[in-house]
Amino acid sequence: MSNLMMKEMVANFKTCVSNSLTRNEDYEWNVFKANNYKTPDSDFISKCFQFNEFLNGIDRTNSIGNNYFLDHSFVASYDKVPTTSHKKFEIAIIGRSNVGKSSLVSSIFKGKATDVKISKTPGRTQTLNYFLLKRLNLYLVDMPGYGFAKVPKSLLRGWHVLIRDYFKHRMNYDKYLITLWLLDVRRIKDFADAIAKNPENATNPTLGLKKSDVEFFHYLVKNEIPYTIVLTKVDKQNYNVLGEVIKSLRILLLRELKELKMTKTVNISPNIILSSAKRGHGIPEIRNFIASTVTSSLDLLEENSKFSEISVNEFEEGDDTERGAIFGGEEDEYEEEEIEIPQVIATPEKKSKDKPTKEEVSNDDDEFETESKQATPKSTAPKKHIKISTIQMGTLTKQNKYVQRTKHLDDKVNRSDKQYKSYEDIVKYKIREERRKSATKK
Ligand SMILES: Nc1nc2c(ncn2[C@@H]2O[C@H](COP(=O)(O)OP(=O)(O)OP(=O)(O)O)[C@@H](O)[C@H]2O)c(=O)[nH]1
Ligand SMILES: [Mg+2]
Repeated sequence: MSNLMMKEMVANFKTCVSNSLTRNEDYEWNVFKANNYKTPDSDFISKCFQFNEFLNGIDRTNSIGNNYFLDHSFVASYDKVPTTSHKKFEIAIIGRSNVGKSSLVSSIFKGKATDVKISKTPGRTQTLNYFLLKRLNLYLVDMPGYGFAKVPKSLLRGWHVLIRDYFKHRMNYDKYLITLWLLDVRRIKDFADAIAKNPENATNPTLGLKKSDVEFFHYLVKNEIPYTIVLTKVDKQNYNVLGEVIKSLRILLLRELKELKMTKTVNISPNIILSSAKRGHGIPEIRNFIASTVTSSLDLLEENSKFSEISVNEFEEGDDTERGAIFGGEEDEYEEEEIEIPQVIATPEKKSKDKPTKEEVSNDDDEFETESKQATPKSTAPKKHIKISTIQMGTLTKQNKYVQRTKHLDDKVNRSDKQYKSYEDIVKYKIREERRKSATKK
């Protein structure tokens, strides 16, 4: 079989192959570990998976994205936008105060993120906090929130200017900017409930997003800033409602776009990722999303290496004429709690073992023995690890090994005939299966 034909086969059957596999064991195991071996609500997790994958096509099986997040370091806090002489990617984490920005940042990082400050009082993050992710050579920026915060109005206004200046400045480098716009899932759920009560509520402008969110959304759209929506705190919802939540969110966005009477082509169907910093839902997907966006722009990354680090002394003053408008907002009606951020790990740390030993387990949680016996399905334990290139691919079952190999082929790393053969085998198998299916249909 020629290489070209093989490539086509890969393209045609990749989706087919991967769709037919059970793909959440790796993740579930890690959440399980991250929860100190307490049983996670696996139904909920798999529902989040389905949504995240369906909505964004993000591959959550492999741990490539996760492995890029091993090393982070705090760079600096800025109360004015630094004029960047670098051309690194920046991931801007933005949303209302208290929406869970810092918590998300903290859970995206692997390893203890003691330098990220989280609080149930809105207004905790007051500066642009830059973190460097060394392996991806990018900055993650935890921003102050807009909307309501328990601080003097003048301070809040200062943040709004800071946020606006940030985007204004970064837009010059828009191909290096990834904006994660965070929304509290409860807000969208409330809107979904209102629509369920009376469908006419869908067009009621007093229902839906808070004024500050609407204004920020308009700001994103008017300035053509690409964004990905991250719904936070999904642990606060029953998973049964998530489908309605996504639908209602789309209704909300369309409604606002109609309001804006945009003539330009705008993205009405942004990625929407469901997440919970408390439970670790959606975190591998966010990591994969960031990693794949950044690594697919290798030419940009190479260019990056020519630029120096951020200089702390260089600031750009904002344009005073644009400082009038701020993102206004009312107080949130939701109660917050202090959460423990689990470390969402993709690759089990004990690489040579299939299961944690008794000692490891009892160090973490005394209840493990009984809980795990009752509630951990056999399949959640990692069975085998293989090493591909320099990337530890994590837990592999017999089946999803093929997916990893497909990935391997796509990445054109260390191809060997043996792996080719295996992949060819599965492609052939799939063709046979398809034929068999269509024959039985007839
Ligand atoms: N249940 C739950 N609570 C969360 C989650 N993420 C954050 N919180 C809580 O929400 C509150 C606000 O979290 P932060 O991460 O400080 O929010 P922020 O958006 O950074 O807030 P500011 O810095 O004030 O703008 C805290 O009490 C967190 O414990 C989550 O996924 N689930
Ligand atoms: Mg914060």
